[in-house]
Amino acid sequence: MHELVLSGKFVLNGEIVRGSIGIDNGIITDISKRDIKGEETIVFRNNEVILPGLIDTHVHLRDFEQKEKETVESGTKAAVHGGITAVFDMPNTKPPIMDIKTFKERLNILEKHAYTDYAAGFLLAGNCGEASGVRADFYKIFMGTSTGGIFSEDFEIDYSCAPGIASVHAEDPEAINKNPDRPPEAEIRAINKALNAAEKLGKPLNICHVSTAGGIEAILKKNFPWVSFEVTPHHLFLTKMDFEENPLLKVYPPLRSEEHRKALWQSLSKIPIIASDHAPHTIEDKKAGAAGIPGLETEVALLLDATNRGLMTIFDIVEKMHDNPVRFFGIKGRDFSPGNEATFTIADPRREWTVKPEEFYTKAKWSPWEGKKLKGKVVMTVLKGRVVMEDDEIIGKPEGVRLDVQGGKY
Ligand SMILES: NC(=O)N[C@@H](CC(=O)O)C(=O)O
Ligand SMILES: [Zn+2]
Ligand SMILES: [Zn+2]
Repeated sequence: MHELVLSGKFVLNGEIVRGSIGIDNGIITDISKRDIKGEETIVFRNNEVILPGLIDTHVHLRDFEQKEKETVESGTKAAVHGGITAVFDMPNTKPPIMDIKTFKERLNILEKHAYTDYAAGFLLAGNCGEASGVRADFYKIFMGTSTGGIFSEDFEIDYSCAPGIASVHAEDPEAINKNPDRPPEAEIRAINKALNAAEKLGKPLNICHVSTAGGIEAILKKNFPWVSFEVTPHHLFLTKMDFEENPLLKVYPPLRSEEHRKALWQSLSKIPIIASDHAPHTIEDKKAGAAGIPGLETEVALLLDATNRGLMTIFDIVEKMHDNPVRFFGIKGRDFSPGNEATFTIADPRREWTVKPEEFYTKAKWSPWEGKKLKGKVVMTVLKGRVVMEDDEIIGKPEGVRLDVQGGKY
């Protein structure tokens, strides 16, 4: 008799099967197409599909001196509300996480306040000595400035000294200085520079928020197994016309033309990771020109909505927000198989709802999709056998733990 059984449809080896998942002490102990007995059984009878716990590899939780923008608590509550079970905590905080003392302080806050599991980031910008003194889960490098204004004077030195996987913001500083609108060339130049360094160094590299046709083409042409990349929902679903209508949609890299947006969709099958780049700011800061868009509480729903429009499948969501992050970053214990953590995102691809930012948990209570009707919603989030979110209610405690990120297999 298992402690808990989830009964319903779930994705297994690329197909949707109906069955039961047996859970004991937060661990998957049985996956069966038959009914199995549990002290407690949660039955999903309708359109719900149980997905392996989705992971967002690019999230800005702010906190520290920017609690008005977001805190680890508010941001990870937003994450579980949106069906995200683990976040990669970006280090361009205030103060930035680029020394051993600040990194340790960050781990304390995450340990105390995170409702999701988390990977801890470290900011690399000419501080290789400090970086060698921490074992972060990933190392963030800004080739050009973004929020926080810190960037790498020498990308190749920082990338070469990263003690683990480097995630890079690829916009070229000279191109930005020449044209602060950050045209596609600023990204494409930076991506080519990053790829040349990757070819030379052969070290794992994740290229963040790729937004241009040329950027994706350059990466796919090199096709290095040790290079992965992310695309965000805002670059998949919005264009610079949306920004022209709504200045709040200022983001780095900027929203692009319809031609670039279409190019991302044409390469969808080759996009390894979809990540939100959840970048919360107060409305005042946004009005003062801060760049960044909140995305934790809309990203999975937007993708589910897209499955209803034949743009992608629910298997794409699992592949780009679970399988590939687990494989590329080498996250242990998150596979959907017995012996691994019982962490799940339960989605209802048919649930219709309207985006109401006032109901969000993020402090950034605004959204590009405000008022939009979406078909598809996350209805429950389970972390290690515990229901942490159900029907928009956060019912868990901040029991997230640090992911076991060991660097992946390429
Ligand atoms: N994307 C953004 O426009 N802003 C991000 C930083 C970043 O990811 O570049 C932020 O931290 O606000
Ligand atoms: Zn960035
Ligand atoms: Zn970011």
